[in-house]
Amino acid sequence: MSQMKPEKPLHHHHSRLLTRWPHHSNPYSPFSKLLFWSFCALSLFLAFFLLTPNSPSPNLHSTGDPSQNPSLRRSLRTTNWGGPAWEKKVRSSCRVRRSPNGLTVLVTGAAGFVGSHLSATLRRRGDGVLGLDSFNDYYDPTLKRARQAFLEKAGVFVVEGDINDAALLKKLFDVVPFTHVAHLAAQAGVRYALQNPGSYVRSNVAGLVSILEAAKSANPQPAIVWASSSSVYGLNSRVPFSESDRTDRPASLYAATKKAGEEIAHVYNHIYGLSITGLRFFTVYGPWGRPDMAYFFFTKDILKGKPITVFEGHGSAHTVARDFTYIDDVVRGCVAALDTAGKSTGSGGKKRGPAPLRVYNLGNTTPVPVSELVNILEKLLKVKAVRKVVKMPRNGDVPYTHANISLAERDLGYKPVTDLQTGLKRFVKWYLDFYSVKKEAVKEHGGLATE
Ligand SMILES: O=C(O)[C@H]1O[C@H](OP(=O)(O)OP(=O)(O)OC[C@H]2O[C@@H](n3ccc(=O)[nH]c3=O)[C@H](O)[C@@H]2O)[C@H](O)[C@@H](O)[C@@H]1O
Repeated sequence: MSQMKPEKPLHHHHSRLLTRWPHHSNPYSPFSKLLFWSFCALSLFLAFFLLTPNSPSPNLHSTGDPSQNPSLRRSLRTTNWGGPAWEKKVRSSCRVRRSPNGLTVLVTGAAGFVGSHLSATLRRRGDGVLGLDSFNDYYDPTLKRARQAFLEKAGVFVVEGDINDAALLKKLFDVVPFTHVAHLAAQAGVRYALQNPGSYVRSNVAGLVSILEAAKSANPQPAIVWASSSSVYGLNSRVPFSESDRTDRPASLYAATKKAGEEIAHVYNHIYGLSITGLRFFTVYGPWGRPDMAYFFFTKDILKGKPITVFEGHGSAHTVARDFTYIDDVVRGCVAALDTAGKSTGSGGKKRGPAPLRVYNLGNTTPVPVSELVNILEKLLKVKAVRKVVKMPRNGDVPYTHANISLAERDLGYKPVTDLQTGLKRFVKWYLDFYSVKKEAVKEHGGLATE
C-alpha cells in the first residue's frame, strides 16, 4: 500500500494522476477534481486499515477493535446475518414462555462470562432472550464457543456480530420488540488498556453509544441495564465504596471508559427518556469465568508449577484486596435490575417524560487479600503455588475495593450469599472438568483436592 502514499508535493501528484484519464481534456474540470479527491480519500482510508499494527500481546491479542484486529475487521465487513432462516432463529429465541410478565431481552456479550450466565438464567425462567457477541479473540474464543454451545442447548440463539454495526442493531430491533437490553459486551480488563487503549474507546464508549442510539430509535424503546465497574471509584479512599462517592479520579483508561459510559447514560436518559441502570460489578468470578482474570490464570499456572506474580501495595496501603463477587450472586442482581427497571418513556427518538436513571454496586461486601485468594487455591488444588511477590506496578490497578451494597439491597433485594472459599471451590471443580485436567497429571505437582 506504500505506493499509494503521495511522495511528491500534492500538485505534482495531482497532475500526474490526471494524465491517466486523457479523455478529460481539462485536467482541472470539476469531475477530475472529484476523481482526484475521491482517490486520495480512498488511499487514506485503505492505508489506515491496512497499516495499523496488530496487538503485540501473544495470548491476549486484540479485542473488539476493528482497526487492530483483522478477524474482527472481516466480520464487520462480511454480513453473516439476515435472511428468513436467520430471522426465524431470532424470533424463536425471543419467544416468551412466561406470561404475562415475561421479558424479551437482547443480551450483548452473551458469549462472555456474565452474559452467558445471565442469558441462560433468563431463558430458564421463560423470558425471550437473544444473544449478540463478536467472538473476538481478546481471550481464547473456544471458551466463548463452548458457552455458545450451552446457550444453544438452553434455547438461546447468539447472533455473531459487532455492537458497532448499526445496520445489524437496527435489523434486530426491527425484527423483535425488545422490552430490555442487558448490555454486557465490553472491552474488559484493567491492565490490558496499557497495550490496546483504542479497543476500550471503541467497545466501551463508541459501542455503548451505538447500543443507546439503536435503543432510543426503537419502537418500543427498551429499558437498558448495562455493566459498569467498581473501577470507577479509582483513587477514592472512603470505604466501603458508596454510589454517592466521588468517581472522577479513575486510575486506568478502562475505568475512565466505564465512567464515561455512566455520563453517556445520563445524556440518553435526559434527552430521549431511556430507562438506564448501570451496575458496578466488583471482580466477578466463578465457573466459565474469564481467563484474563487473576484467579483464573493463577489456577492454570499453579497447576503447571509455573510462578505466579502476587502484587502487594505501596506504603500504608500494603494489602492488595478485592471484594470478589460470585457469578450467581451477580446474575441475581442483574435479573432484579431488569425486573425493576421502569419503562423508557420515549418513542421514535422523542422523549415523552422522565425515565429512571439508576446505578448500583453489585459487590460481596467482604474484601479478601489476593494472598488469601492464593492460599485458598493452593488448598483446593493441593498444589503449592510458586509465589513471586512484587510491588503493584503502576498499571491501572487500585489496591483495594469494598462495596457498600445497601442501595442494591433496598431497591433490588440484592443479597450475595457466596463466600470466596465456596465460590472458588465451584470454579476449581468446573476448571478441572472443562480442561479435562487429569488427577494423575496434577499429582506430579503435588496433588489435587478430592471432593
Ligand atoms: O470489578 C471490577 O471493577 C473489575 O474486576 C476485574 O478487575 P480486577 O479486580 O483487577 O481483577 P483481576 O485482574 O482478576 O485482579 C484481581 C487482583 O489480583 C491482583 N493481581 C493481578 C494480576 C497478577 O498477576 N497479580 C495480582 O496480584 C490485582 O492487583 C487485583 O488486586 C475485572 O478484570 C474487570 O473487568 C472488572 O471491571
